[in-house]
Amino acid sequence: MSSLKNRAMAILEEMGLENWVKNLQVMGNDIVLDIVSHSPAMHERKRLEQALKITFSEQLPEGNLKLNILVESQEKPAEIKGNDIPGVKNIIAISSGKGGVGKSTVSSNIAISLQKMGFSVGLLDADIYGPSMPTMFDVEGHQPHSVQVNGKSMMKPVESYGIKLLSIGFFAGTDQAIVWRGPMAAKALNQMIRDAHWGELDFLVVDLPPGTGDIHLSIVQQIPITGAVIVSTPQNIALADARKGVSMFQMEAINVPVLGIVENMAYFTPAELPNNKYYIFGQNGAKDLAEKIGVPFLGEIPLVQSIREAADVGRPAALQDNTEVASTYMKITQNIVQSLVERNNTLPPTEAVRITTMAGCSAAKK
Ligand SMILES: Nc1ncnc2c1ncn2[C@@H]1O[C@H](COP(=O)(O)OP(=O)(O)OP(=O)(O)O)[C@@H](O)[C@H]1O
Repeated sequence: MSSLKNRAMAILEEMGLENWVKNLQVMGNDIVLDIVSHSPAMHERKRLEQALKITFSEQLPEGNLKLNILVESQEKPAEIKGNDIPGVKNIIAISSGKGGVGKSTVSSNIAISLQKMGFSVGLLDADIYGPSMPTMFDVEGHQPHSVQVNGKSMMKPVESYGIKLLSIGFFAGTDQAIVWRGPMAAKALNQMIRDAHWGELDFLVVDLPPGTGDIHLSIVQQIPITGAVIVSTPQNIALADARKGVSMFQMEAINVPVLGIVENMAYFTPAELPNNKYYIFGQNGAKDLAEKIGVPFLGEIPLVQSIREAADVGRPAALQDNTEVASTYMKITQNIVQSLVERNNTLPPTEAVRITTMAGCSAAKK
């Protein structure tokens, strides 16, 4: 190191700035110094510049200081995300801004479609306002048993149609209005996630409560979500809330990839007029929103009586074989998997290939 450089460094050390130096070069008499300002405020940068110029001209008058003050990029707020759940590979959260748009129906049918593709699937009903999975999976009144795992007592999810299920409804009753505050709900959910013996799961589908308030934030922060799906009807009032839902996941402190938007109740076709489509809640609303805000459009589900009936009798419509409804859910689920693989940059390439192959999607672009 040239002596000029040594002396320059000694000055910086004396000033307590050595850790902020990004680059120090001496060329002839030129001392090139790139230094980071700890504050982006202009007056702070000016103060640092002045202090350096005065000190260098006094202590190193033969040197010609060429100063470049860098502003440290604002530190991102720390992402608040729960720890991984051992054995659970991917967690897909299904959310809607507005209530009653069919989020739980979509969740149950996506879980079934994933299972039909050959994946091992769990479904967590986190809808604290109206847990509907016990009804939709015909397991009302069931209670998870306790199992011993490595000397610890854990909840064993209830199984129905090959899906492992846990619902707040198993503990509080489905007909009971549950008015929980955020921290309480988040704590109960956390227990259902952490104290449950889910075993090995390719996918855990989480049916979130509708909305984007504090309660949702605390829930979303508890669960290490891989990607989020937003369900909306094409109606303006639902779309405005769906947009808020997308923004919630894209917040810096949450930062969960939005896998896309599903349009539910897109249109109605009466059985006696199979070629007619009636756009009861408006046309293409969710599709247009997806395009506008740059998130994938995952597909549309029409308003079909058998979907409602299937949900009510506890046998999700996607379980039917060779029906248009089942293939609609299958196509949407494939699009979700494809989007997940494309957006999840922490997914190892082998896993990306495995899940796209199993889902029957086109090859993973990884
Ligand atoms: N595509 C569809 N065709 C016909 N009925 C549907 C469809 N999707 C959902 N439904 C029915 O609409 C009602 C509301 O659906 P669901 O409970 O899934 O909505 P949600 O958004 O989860 O509601 P919540 O706000 O209570 O969580 C249910 O009766 C359901 O069976």
